[in-house]
Amino acid sequence: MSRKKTPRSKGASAPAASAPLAANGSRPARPIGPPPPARPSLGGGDFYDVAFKVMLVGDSGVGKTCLLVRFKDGAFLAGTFISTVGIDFRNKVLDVDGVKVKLQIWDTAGQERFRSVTHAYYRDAHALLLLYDVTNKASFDNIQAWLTEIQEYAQHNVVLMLLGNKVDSAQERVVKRKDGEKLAKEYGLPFMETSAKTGLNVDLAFTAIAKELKQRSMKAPSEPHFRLHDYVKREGQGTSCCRP
Ligand SMILES: Nc1nc2c(ncn2[C@@H]2O[C@H](COP(=O)(O)OP(=O)(O)OP(=O)(O)O)[C@@H](O)[C@H]2O)c(=O)[nH]1
Ligand SMILES: [Mg+2]
Repeated sequence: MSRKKTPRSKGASAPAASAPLAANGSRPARPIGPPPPARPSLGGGDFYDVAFKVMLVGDSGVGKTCLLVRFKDGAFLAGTFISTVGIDFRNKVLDVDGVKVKLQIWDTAGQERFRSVTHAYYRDAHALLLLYDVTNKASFDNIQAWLTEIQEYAQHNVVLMLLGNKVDSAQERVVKRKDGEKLAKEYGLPFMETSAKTGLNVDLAFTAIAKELKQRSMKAPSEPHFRLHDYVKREGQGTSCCRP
């Protein structure tokens, strides 16, 4: 896999959407105004207008791989927990207001021993989904350490969202929704509770990220401003029926 190291951006906009290289090796200019006709990806066979890299991070066992499988395939990986080794990725193309947005989603290993591998990928990420497990207090307590890591290795304007996963496990829940909300507020992050098992808010989390990235890269002047925080608050399904 070839990867291009980019210097930390100083502007307020998102990192530029990655686009296929031209025959002469140069990268086409970032699209402004209406999107060009959809084009095929390199090797993926899927058609898209803009492409972004999204990374899933968080402690081992919080459900990163399951969240990705739920989003990509609509299935749940029940049974034996197979911890991710290193890093893996899956592509999915979403239609966002008529624009084909390709998300290349990197599923990282949460285990400490793979940390140096995943550090190398942060710099290229346009968005990060940071997960904890609502049935595992340590995974919640570690969020601050993850945020420190993100601050160190990711682009300063990376789109970041906090997700409290496994809300279907109401009996085992040890992190209250309001504690997740409080932490998110403290750091100014959009926040949702999810379940890879039932699919609660999974599509929404990725769609929200895709909408934000699309807007940052190709917003037409006439288009209304998309607000990620508001969208997540408005569209997110609460779990008030099941929380302690
Ligand atoms: N009840 C419930 N279990 C889940 C959910 N998501 C994941 N799990 C379970 O939690 C375990 C860990 O899930 P993974 O997705 O493999 O965890 P991970 O974050 O990818 O872990 P690493 O690859 O080690 O970083 C598995 O046994 C899953 O079946 C969920 O939403 N609800
Ligand atoms: Mg995994």
